[in-house]
Amino acid sequence: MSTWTFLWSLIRYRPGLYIANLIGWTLIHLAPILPGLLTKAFFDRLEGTAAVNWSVWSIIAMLIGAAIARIALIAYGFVTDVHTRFRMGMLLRRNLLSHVLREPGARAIPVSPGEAISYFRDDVDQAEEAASWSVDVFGMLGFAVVSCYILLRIDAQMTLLVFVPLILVVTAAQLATARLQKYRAASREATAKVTGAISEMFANVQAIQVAGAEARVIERFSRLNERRRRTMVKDKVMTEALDSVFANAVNLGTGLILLLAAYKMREGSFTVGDLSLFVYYLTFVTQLISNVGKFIAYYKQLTVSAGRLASLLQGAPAAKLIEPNPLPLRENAPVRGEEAAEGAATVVEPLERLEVVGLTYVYPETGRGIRDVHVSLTRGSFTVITGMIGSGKTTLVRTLLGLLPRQSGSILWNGRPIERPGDFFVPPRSAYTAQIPRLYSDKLRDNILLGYPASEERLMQAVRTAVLEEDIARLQEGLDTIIGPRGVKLSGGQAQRTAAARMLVRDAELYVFDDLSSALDVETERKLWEGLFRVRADATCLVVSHRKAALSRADRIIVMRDGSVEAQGTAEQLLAESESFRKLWHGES
Ligand SMILES: Nc1ncnc2c1ncn2[C@@H]1O[C@H](COP(=O)(O)OP(=O)(O)OP(=O)(O)O)[C@@H](O)[C@H]1O
Repeated sequence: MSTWTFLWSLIRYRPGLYIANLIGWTLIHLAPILPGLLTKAFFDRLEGTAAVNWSVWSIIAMLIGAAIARIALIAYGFVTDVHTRFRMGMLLRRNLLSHVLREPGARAIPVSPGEAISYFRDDVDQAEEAASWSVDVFGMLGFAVVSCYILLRIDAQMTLLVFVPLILVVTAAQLATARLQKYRAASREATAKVTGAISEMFANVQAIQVAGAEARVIERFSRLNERRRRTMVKDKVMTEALDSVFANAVNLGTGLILLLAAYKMREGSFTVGDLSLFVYYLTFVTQLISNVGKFIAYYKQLTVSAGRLASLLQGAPAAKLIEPNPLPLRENAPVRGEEAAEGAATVVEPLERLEVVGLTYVYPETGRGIRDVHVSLTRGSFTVITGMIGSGKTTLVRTLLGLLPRQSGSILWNGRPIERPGDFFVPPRSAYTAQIPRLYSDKLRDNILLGYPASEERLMQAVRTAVLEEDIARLQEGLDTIIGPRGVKLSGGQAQRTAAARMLVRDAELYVFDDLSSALDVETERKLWEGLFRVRADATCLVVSHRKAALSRADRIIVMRDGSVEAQGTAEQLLAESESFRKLWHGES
């Protein structure tokens, strides 16, 4: 999509508001013409050469009136500008967010969260800025045409002698801003690297210390800072130089006008009023050139920003970004037909049988993943997925739950195919504990509930089943303990059991645990499975594990190897039939 189409679609999103804004800013830019003419009339009146017969006081009153009118116009312009640009920005953010929320959870954004935030914030701002500046162009050009006409009529020679060199100087300076953009981008990037390094250092103090890597980390940090210093100096020197050209252009222009005017006034062909008009318009003409330049720069930056925003869509058409949609996400989520039936998890058809047929997902980056996997679970069964490291266990679970976009195969819930597993496999149909728990800097209680309206009794039951009760008793504030950023105040096992409690507090037909045992001792894991079966006798469980505590309890074990199912059966059958399984089983002991 071209930058122009992108900008035009943004403009057309709220045409009424845009036109109101356009009218406001055109009038604001045209408004200085009037005080210029009044100032001329004032001095001409004092000199006695005025063409009109207004008194000095009435001219002063008109000047005050013009100033008040311009203030009122500017106030109006800011209101319309804020309304227009924020709506455009919110449309972009809304469409982006809506797309990200509909992407499979494990691949929702193609960049780091920090970068995604900067796209949402800075690139959307850039688009707003370009759209907002587009309204100024008309008013500024209008002012240029009218003021040139007036000045040319007063004194064509002087107009050309003053304004042509001025326009050339300012335009040349403006062209240099292309270089400024380059330096600005480089300095921003260098700053982002320094900030990133600081946040990495703070997050990994322990890892740096145990690896004895302080000196190297500091040396790398110094290098990043040195690069930042160099790019910043270039950026600042360029910015200051250009600013001084713009500031001095007005002074130079005034000097030129004074020199020429003195000569012409002696001849009697130029009045004091003419002089005041030339000086008055000079400032606006200089501003105008630099503002048109600014708009061109914003327009160029918009090309980059639109490209970055489109990259967040991961291949979906860029037109999605500017699709006209009502701004609130919740009320207008596209829920239709089959999607609505699948997505609305209020009426749950009890799980009798879950089938996975020919499921395939291969990571484009590595060519690894799962291929043609067939699995079947029945109500109340306990199925364990096992296999060597990297054999595809997590990928299978994530593709089944719609956290990764399957490339082929189908998933059937009681024989009915599920089109959008990401929307379907949510509580109360299914609940999931990921291999690496995601916790927040909040109370332990809130980390478990995540806003779910469970009773205290239900919460305590989930805590007990997740074998977290004793740990909570040892915490000073119990369930109300704040667990620090990413749950740093908890041990690995506590964090995993907190995630398990988060899952268990929710009603679900299907519970999916991804390698819960990696941070649990054998005894705690045994207690967890026992507790789960005590409170949820008919729960269907799909568990990734290579622990005997899980394997010996399994109704069916699925052995994965290189992304495919190598063998399936009970522990007894597999011990007799599968060499890989025997290795896994004995490997543990
Ligand atoms: N985000 C990713 N991008 C690219 N390749 C990946 C990604 N995640 C996993 N893989 C690859 O896919 C394969 C299967 O990984 P997966 O995490 O499913 O294995 P696993 O059996 O769950 O391993 P583990 O026991 O270590 O958790 C591995 O070879 C891995 O290198």
